[in-house]
Amino acid sequence: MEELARRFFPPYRRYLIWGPVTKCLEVGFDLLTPLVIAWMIDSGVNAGDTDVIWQGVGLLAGMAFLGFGVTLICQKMASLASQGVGTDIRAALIEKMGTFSAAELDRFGAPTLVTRTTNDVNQLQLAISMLIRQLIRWPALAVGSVVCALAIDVPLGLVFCVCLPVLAAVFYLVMSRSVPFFAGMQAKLDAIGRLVRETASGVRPIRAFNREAFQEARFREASQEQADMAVGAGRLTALLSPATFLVMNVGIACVLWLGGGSVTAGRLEQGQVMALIGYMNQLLVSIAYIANLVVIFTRAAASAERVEEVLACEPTVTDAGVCEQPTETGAPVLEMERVSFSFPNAGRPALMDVSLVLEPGQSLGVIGGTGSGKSALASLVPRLYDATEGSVRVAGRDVRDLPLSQLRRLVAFVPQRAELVSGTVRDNLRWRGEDATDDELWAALEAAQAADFVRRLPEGLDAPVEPNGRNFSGGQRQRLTVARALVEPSALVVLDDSASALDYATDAALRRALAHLPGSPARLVISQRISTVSSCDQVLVLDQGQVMGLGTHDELLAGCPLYREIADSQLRQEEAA
Ligand SMILES: Nc1ncnc2c1ncn2[C@@H]1O[C@H](COP(=O)(O)OP(=O)(O)OP(=O)(O)O)[C@@H](O)[C@H]1O
Repeated sequence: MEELARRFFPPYRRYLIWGPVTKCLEVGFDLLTPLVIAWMIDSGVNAGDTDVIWQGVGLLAGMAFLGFGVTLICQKMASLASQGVGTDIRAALIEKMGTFSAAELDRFGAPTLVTRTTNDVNQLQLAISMLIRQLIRWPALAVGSVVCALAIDVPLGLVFCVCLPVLAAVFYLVMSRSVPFFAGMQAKLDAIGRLVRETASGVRPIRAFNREAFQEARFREASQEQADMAVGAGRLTALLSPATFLVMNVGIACVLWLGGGSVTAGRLEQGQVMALIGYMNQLLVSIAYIANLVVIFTRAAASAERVEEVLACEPTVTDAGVCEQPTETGAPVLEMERVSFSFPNAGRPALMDVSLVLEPGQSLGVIGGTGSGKSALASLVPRLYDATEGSVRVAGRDVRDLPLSQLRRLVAFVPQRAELVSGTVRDNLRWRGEDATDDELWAALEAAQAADFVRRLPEGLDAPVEPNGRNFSGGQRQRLTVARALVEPSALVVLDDSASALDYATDAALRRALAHLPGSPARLVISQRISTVSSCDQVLVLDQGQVMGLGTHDELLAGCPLYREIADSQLRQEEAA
């Protein structure tokens, strides 16, 4: 919490100071009210002096009016500070997430990042607003009530002095036991978010496999766990209200009993006893609000911890800076030397001791069964992850020594999952080159075999793309993501199974186009199809993260049993088809 305050409060310091100050004025008016009423009763009503009554009415109206004014000012300051800090925290979270490598994204997971950016920041905004509007008001009103009661009559004021610590003890007991529930509730919300996301994005397979009941049961279980936590916390905090009212009502009874005796003895006026009852009520209301504040701040503390965890997370892939590094002309475009890699928290390595060399303009196919490490290998090139051991070099430089912006210009990467963002086709294509002309976009679409279907769209390049590109077929999405990578020239194009949804003829046309790209970039082509990799200058065969063969198609057919096995089985499938 302190870390967030130190970082995000300074621009809003004036609201955070002047807001509570204006609130203090309001508290002053609240504390004066019972005294004015006591004066009106004792010196006006009981003495039959109507002037005093009218003066009292005027005073009360004036204080109410001024109180209204300062409340409005304080409210405005609270809104400006809480919304401002919340917006700044969200911007910082988004900026931080932008620096995360795939390892950090794996570690947190998307649903919790969404909950932290939305729900947790909302909790913090509420706490800041309460900090300004209520944190001073209610404790000041509680203490002020005790002081005013003591000023009226010391023995009766002592009843207030007993009530306060008893109430504080009740709060401490209840809140110290409910805090763990609030932290748990946020974690359970993450789990619900994850399930909603899975269900929403996987609605088709869920229906196709009749898994609705299973998904529903999981969702019900997660909701029940969250509800149990909330009920546990609610059960404890629900004790607060009756317990405080019990203490306060005993206090009021004592004031009436002792006060009645004092009035009869002529030591106190009736109006003073009424003022004391008024202060007891103010103390009660203050304590009830303080209880609410404790709940809000406890939740906010749990949220602050979750937000701070994201902001404090240092990305494992660090940028080498902004200064472009000279690359070696004539050096291999890609060189891996004894590379091993393990995903964070994974049991066994995804790649073991992989070495390869890809010369400029050449192509390297990578083939292997599912889970053999092909995507892991591809993701090391643009540094989505860093190799655990060994070195990855692009254009003669270790990838860790190249600024990320330079590396990602040298390497055009097409990930396995064809993901588009909402906007237009043009917006999606311009990721590598913001200023790319229409001619350049159409050239990239032609090479990616996507020009035909984009041309058929009524709006062409301005055709809308819905979130996740859901208004395009899987094959169309794949071709658009390939086109996106081809918009600006690069030294190396990495295609991670980017033709899996294409038919054989389109796949072949894509390969031919890639071989004739302007600038002749090298290609790292990952695929499960022999036909896709067989025409590459070299093919790397992976099995469970290990290199089983590296050579031309013919060399591997002759010398790599696994490659021959894959080739035979695919040939048989084609014949059977
Ligand atoms: N984010 C991750 N965290 C932990 N382990 C992972 C992660 N991604 C993949 N793995 C594991 O690493 C191994 C290699 O995965 P990889 O995705 O590289 O395989 P692949 O050859 O590309 O498979 P496919 O052809 O099915 O895409 C697999 O055993 C997989 O279970």
